[in-house]
Amino acid sequence: MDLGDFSLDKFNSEIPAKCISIPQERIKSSLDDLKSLLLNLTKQNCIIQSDKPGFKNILLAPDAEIPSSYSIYEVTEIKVQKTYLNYTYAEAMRILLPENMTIPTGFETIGHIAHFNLTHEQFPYRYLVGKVLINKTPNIKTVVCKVSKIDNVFRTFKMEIVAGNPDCYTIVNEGSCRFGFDFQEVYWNSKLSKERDRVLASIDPKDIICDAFAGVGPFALRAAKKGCKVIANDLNPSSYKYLIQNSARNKVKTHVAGFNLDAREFLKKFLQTPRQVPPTEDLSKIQDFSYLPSTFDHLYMNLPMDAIEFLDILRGSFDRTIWTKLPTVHVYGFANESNSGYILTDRLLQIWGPFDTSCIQIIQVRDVSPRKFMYCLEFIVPETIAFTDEKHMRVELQDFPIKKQKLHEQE
Ligand SMILES: C[S@@+](CC[C@H](N)C(=O)[O-])C[C@H]1O[C@@H](n2cnc3c(N)ncnc32)[C@H](O)[C@@H]1O
Repeated sequence: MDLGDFSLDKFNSEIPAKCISIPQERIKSSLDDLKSLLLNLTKQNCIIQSDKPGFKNILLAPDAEIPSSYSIYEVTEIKVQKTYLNYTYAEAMRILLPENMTIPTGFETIGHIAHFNLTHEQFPYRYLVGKVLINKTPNIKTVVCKVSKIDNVFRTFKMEIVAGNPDCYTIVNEGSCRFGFDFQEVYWNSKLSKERDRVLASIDPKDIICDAFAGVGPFALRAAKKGCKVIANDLNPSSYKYLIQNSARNKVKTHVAGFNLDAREFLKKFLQTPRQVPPTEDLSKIQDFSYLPSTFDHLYMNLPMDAIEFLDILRGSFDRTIWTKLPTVHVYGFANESNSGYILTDRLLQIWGPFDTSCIQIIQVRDVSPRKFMYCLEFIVPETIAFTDEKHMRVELQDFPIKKQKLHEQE
């Protein structure tokens, strides 16, 4: 086993143990009964062969107090060879890393890939971390480390493959869908799956969904799987490619129209293009906005960095004769403190001008870091904003100087 500069010798030791001989058919229940007394090895390694036919040995800690119900079985004191194979990932790392260093354990799993975000102090040990994790975790085949912050429009980051198979094309299960994508090319965050569950629970299978920042489709395609018709868009050509592939993979192709546009252009075209009647049934065939359904029920906008900035496009863009029911918006944003989602509402007031903000529900989704929180603002587009023919309510955008607040730091 290759551990780079580190020798496996340091893992080899002889440790004392009690060895109890148990009939083979009782091994499983005995392992449960004696769980707290087992020798400090993996459970599997605590069972060894016995010379006695029909028996197996269970290894217990040298000071184990064997319960009286087990006094009928033979117990001997032995020495056991402990090797690298008997160590867990954390135990092995404790031996390999400097004494005071925190063992990197908080990795994210994306299919067969483990993604570490190591501290400056841990970073020089990344190859070692990767090799040991692959040795010890059967489903992990590739280990990557983040080497730059998320600093581009596609919300991807530079990563180094530190161990294992260099192929970063992976498959992730979420809900009843499977998503395939190259983790180096697109955004993916499994930590948002619960949030997607929450929003999906609020939508009806008959609803039409518009996902303006769809990525490879975790929300859009799960909605399609529920029976919804979905219009999904992403600016990243790779995300768009996997979105289309994944709609076929999940057998929801006819329910999904995909676009590869800037969200502003996408929303503008959706809202302004006159429609052919009737709209095309098989959405996968649609490349022209004029064949799309003319309204949607939910607008999902998961680009917390600045999705709110795209909402100006909604102001005065709805045709009253078409939109008999205005859509619910689910828009994400970051703020610097806990319970500070109202900052995002303030920003919307700057963008739209005065409107009754009591329609907005603010949900704190998760803490991204100690000083960065993700929020979801949910509301039905107010009539006074949607329809510009409400002249008495209408306030020109330029009347409200837009001052873009620094709502968050870079990830
Ligand atoms: C935070 S990710 C969310 C993706 C997806 N909803 C998910 O949860 O996995 C934001 C997505 O918005 C896309 N994006 C960024 N700027 C965009 C823009 N101006 N128009 C459309 N999509 C954009 C990125 O490529 C990325 O896939």
